[in-house]
Amino acid sequence: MELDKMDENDWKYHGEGNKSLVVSHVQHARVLRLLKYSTEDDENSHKTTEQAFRHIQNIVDYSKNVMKPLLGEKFVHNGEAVKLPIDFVRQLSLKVQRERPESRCDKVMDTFSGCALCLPNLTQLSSCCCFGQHRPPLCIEIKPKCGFLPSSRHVTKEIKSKVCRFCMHQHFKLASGKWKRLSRYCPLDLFSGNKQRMYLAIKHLIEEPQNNFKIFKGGECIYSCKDDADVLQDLDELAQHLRPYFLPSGSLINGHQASKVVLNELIQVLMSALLSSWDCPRTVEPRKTHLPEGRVTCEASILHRDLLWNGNHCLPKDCVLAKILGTQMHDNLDIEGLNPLFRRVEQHLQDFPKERSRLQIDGPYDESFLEKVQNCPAEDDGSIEYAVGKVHQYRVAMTAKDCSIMIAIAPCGEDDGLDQNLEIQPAKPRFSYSVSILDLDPKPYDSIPHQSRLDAKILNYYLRKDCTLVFHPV
Ligand SMILES: O=P(O)(O)O[C@@H]1[C@@H](OP(=O)(O)O)[C@H](OP(=O)(O)O)[C@H](O)[C@H](OP(=O)(O)O)[C@H]1OP(=O)(O)O
Ligand SMILES: Nc1ncnc2c1ncn2[C@@H]1O[C@H](COP(=O)(O)OP(=O)(O)OP(=O)(O)O)[C@@H](O)[C@H]1O
Repeated sequence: MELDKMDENDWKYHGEGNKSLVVSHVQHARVLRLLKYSTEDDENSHKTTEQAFRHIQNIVDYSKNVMKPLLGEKFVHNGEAVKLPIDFVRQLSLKVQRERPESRCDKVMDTFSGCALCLPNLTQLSSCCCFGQHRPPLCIEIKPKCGFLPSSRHVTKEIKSKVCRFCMHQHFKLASGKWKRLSRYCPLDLFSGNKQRMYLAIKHLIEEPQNNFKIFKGGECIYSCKDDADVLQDLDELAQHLRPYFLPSGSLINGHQASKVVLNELIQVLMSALLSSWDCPRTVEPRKTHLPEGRVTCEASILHRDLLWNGNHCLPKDCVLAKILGTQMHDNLDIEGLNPLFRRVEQHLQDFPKERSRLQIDGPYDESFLEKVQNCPAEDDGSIEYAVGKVHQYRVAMTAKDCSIMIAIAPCGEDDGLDQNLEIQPAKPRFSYSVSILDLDPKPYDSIPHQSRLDAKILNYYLRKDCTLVFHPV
């Protein structure tokens, strides 16, 4: 990419979240991730070039030096901070404005600093996968959210050890108007390693994607939550898109039956990708991570108790889900247990402001930061080191609770056109996939009080409404 010859016509709108807007190159498998600012605070909140560059470099350092060692080399692409011509950024901002969903327009793209994060386009395939001539790459994005129930002794409300945060939060989101319908997805089912539970979790993601599920074909988003949230997802339309990948070309099945087969195949492939043990040789039986006893089920999940309590509950050791869950579980005190330690750090910083830098409160995110995360004392010895270690661990866990998984899948084989022969060769893998994790930004130290307030709001709302009585239709 020649930074001095940037042309907005080579880039198009790709997507956005709460903090960044992403554009993709029309020819090369690259994206630019630009910062966003709140319109309310427009005047004051934009950063100078140097501040924005530092902010983006912090994201790169954090992905590379902290999250990559925890999540695995193969899954993480840290990217590179770049400075772009300001004219290019302004033109780009005008160009993408009409593509942006209304629900995200409370923030504007940063057109002041000219800085961005340049990353590989993960919706295009990496070199490990092979594509047929005629079929564009397919990529599925899952934002799985928190996959465990807290077991910390600091938790004050029993419900927190029975119903997961995602399922409780759904009711609060519905009430606040963020979504129009409850999602039946439960992260504990996805992270269970139990095939039946995982199957239903993915099915529920497809039925009500919210911001947890997207599908890209040829780099274009073909399936996600519509801005007009009243509209139910059209699963037959989705199945039409996917049919060439999952049904033999001569297949005669049509209509709902075809949709069922296609979506079933999609779910099977996604489960394989999510459970693949990437660091183990394929011939060796992968080691398993057993999930902690008594914490593997959520009472709000619609699944039958027998299914929840019986059967296999473990994840292959190095699969992407095990890596993410292991990192999320760095939060082992829960926000309730973390709060007093956060206050200890705040008090210490008030007394000794210069300590902020030694304790790496705002970075740098280097090996020494990772060391603080990994070598935090197991017991509270009353020290500031312990408190800071737990705060850092909590922030790492927050990142892992908010990241997304990108699964690029491709039919494979000499002739990757799906023909009937493949159907009778079960030993031959029909798809290859590449799995990546994205959105690994550091969560600000200052956001911890917000986490505490949000936790209380979600909980109070759930208990007040007695949502435990609201059963999902099966
Ligand atoms: O707090 P949560 O669990 O609602 O997560 C926020 C996400 O909401 P979600 O529940 O996934 O719809 C939220 O996602 P949306 O904007 O709702 O798509 C952001 O990812 C937010 O992260 P950040 O503050 O922008 O870095 C997320 O905030 P953090 O808590 O990760 O900072
Ligand atoms: N490297 C990438 N390749 C392809 N698509 C990407 C890439 N990075 C981001 N995207 C797309 O852009 C969207 C927004 O990016 P991202 O999740 O990083 O934004 P965010 O503002 O940090 O999100 P959040 O709301 O979680 O804070 C993603 O959901 C994904 O669809």
